[in-house]
Order: sequence, then structure tokens, then C-alpha cells
Amino acid sequence: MARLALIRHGQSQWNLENRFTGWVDVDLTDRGRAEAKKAGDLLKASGVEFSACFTSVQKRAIRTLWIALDDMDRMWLPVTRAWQLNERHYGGLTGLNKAETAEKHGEEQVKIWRRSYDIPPPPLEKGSEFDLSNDPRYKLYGCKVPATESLKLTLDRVQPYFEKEIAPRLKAGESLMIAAHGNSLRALVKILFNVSDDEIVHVEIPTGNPLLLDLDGGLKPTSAKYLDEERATKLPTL
Ligand SMILES: O=C(O)[C@@H](CO)OP(=O)(O)O
Repeated sequence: MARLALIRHGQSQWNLENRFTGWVDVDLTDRGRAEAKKAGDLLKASGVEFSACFTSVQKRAIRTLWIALDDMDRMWLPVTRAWQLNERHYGGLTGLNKAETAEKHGEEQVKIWRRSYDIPPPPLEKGSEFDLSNDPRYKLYGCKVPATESLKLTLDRVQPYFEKEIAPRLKAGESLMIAAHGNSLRALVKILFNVSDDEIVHVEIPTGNPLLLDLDGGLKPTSAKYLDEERATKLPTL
């Protein structure tokens, strides 16, 4: 039976500051590092022997994976980095404080930008301090940096990557880890649990808390649990 562990990065500096982050390469806070270590403890205690890991090209996810693998004494596992697993791009909201933006535009509008399935935030202006179009990593990986993304647009890049690189290995019975981000993981949860466009609005993924799935041959979850039960959020029904 294949197992899949989905781990959102630990708390980042901009999670702490309550700022829209998206593709900005913000690092973990001390608490985020502690969450990553706890994720490693819990994965080790689960007894699952993983054969490979996937992560984004953003340091908060990469470092979470490093810390967890170090804790698990599995630093030798193969790791693949893919821009397709990046956080959703927050467009023109990038860098803004979420509470101040809600005061300015209203709670309802901010909720639509943050959690609606297919309404993207306004695009990021070209040449903005958060414009990453010339970042060497995206040139290296041959990625055209988006100007904004809804969850749907995020899923449109997560899904083909998952189906090509990850799903065949799970179908072959491998157990894999994915360390990624709130919204790239919401996209994966939407795919795996077959969540409707309306219901995905209510799915929140906690930081640094591994979600361990048992998958059948068609990659349908037969069991799903957050390993840190005290910090678990509600999962879609199986
Ligand atoms: O700022 C972001 O990039 C994400 C994840 O922290 O925030 P949200 O909760 O709005 O999806």
C-alpha cells in the first residue's frame, strides 16, 4: 500500500507578520523550525519508510524538509524540487498585511481573494519589488513566473506535475513525502479527496503538521490523519 505524507512548511516570518507571501522566498521563524522538527519526530514515530521526497523551490518548504529529514535520520533520501509545488502567487497583494488589507477592502473581499476557488487577486505590477520574473531559479527551471494565481490556476500546474512525476510512483507502491505550501497542498487535497470547488473554500492546512494518507491502487485515500492531533484541522470526508 502506498503512503503519502503532505507537510506544509513550518511558520514563516511572513506568516508571523500576517503578510500575503506567495512566491516571495521568506524563511522559517524559530517556531517554524521547531514545527519542522516535530514533524520529523512524528514521521519517524509513524514507522513509514519513505523512498523519495518532493518540495518546491522556496526555502521555507525546502528547509522544513531538511529539518524533518535530519530529525528522521533520512537526509540521504532523494529530493526533487519543483516550482510547480510553489505556493500560489498572490499577485498585487504580495507583501501587504492581511488585516490592513481587510480594513481597506473589507473582510468579504479579502476572503474571496484568499479562499475562493477561481478568483485571482489583482496582478502584480511589473517591476514591483516582488517581481520575480528575472530570478535565476525560474530561468533554470524554465518557469514563466505568473503575475497572479487563484487556487484553480495553482491546481492547473500542481495537477499535471503530480500526475506525471508523483502518481505513477505511488501507484507502484512507493511511500513519498511532499513538503510544500498551504495552497499547493490545498490543490493536492482537492485532487486526492475529490473536493468540490465550493467545499475547498473551507479546507485549511496547518503549518508543520504532517498529513499522512494511505492510498488505494486508484490513489483514493483509505485513511487520512494529521500526525499532530492537537493541531489538526477538519479534513474533507473520505
Ligand atoms: O500568504 C500566503 O502565501 C498564504 C499562505 O501563508 O496565505 P493564505 O492563508 O492567505 O493562503
